[in-house]
Amino acid sequence: MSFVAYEELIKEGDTAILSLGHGAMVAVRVQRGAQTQTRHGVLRHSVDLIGRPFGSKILYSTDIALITMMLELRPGSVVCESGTGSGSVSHAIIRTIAPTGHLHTVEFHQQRAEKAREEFQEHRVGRWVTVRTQDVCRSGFGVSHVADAVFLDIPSPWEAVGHAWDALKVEGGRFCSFSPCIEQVQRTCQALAARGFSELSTLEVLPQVYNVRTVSLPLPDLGSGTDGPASPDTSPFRSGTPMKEAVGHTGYLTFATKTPG
Ligand SMILES: C[S@@+](CC[C@H](N)C(=O)[O-])C[C@H]1O[C@@H](n2cnc3c(N)ncnc32)[C@H](O)[C@@H]1O
Repeated sequence: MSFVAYEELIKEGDTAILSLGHGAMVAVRVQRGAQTQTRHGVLRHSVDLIGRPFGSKILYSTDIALITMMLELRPGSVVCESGTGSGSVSHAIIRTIAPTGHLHTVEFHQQRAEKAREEFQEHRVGRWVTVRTQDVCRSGFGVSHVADAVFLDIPSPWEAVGHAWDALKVEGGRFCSFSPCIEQVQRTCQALAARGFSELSTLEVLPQVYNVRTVSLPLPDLGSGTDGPASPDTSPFRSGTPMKEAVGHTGYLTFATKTPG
């Protein structure tokens, strides 16, 4: 990495700045196989950093868990996704819908799409995924009326809402869009309502970490009602207290339903 040249993708040997929240930044030297512990969880350099564009936000497993649950994904589901990015969400979707489902994922950045294709083959999940290199807002997902669910992680999801509707099965399906800013959420919700989607809801995952310790406290003397001294019992017990640090915002997840009609 040259500090006087710009590069788009993070590679081994680079120095990456992790922004972990307000006033919390840390520089890491990226190494294949290495891990960095953060208060949000572990970052695996090979999976979470290498091959991603500088400036990427890392989607945490809590968001992915909510996405797969709220999209009602299961083995056999057909899903349309854009953008593919690093393929991190794609891998989670594929693991959920295999062995009988399929993912159609759209990425307009040629190199990123190629890299994702390569990695899907390398990770032996290629048969469950089709990668298309096109602009989802202009050209859609390349399939019509086949999807049980659509997932969008692009800067202007409202421009792809019509294509999401067309990609979903005639009998309906679920929609999710991941956006870091509330203004994006508002525009997406307006487009969803205008297109006829229902059950709109926006959720944000903010995990609360608890500090669990074994503590011993003397029992208060509340008066035993019997003669003799109160018991000096100090039996240890497990205590859980919320950590003071708030876990940072990753994004808003907007869900909606296409109902037949
Ligand atoms: C935030 S990243 C997606 C991250 C992805 N969910 C992951 O797991 O890595 C956004 C991606 O969408 C792609 N993208 C943005 N607008 C697009 C569009 N209109 N059509 C297709 N891809 C688009 C970008 O090139 C970028 O790779």
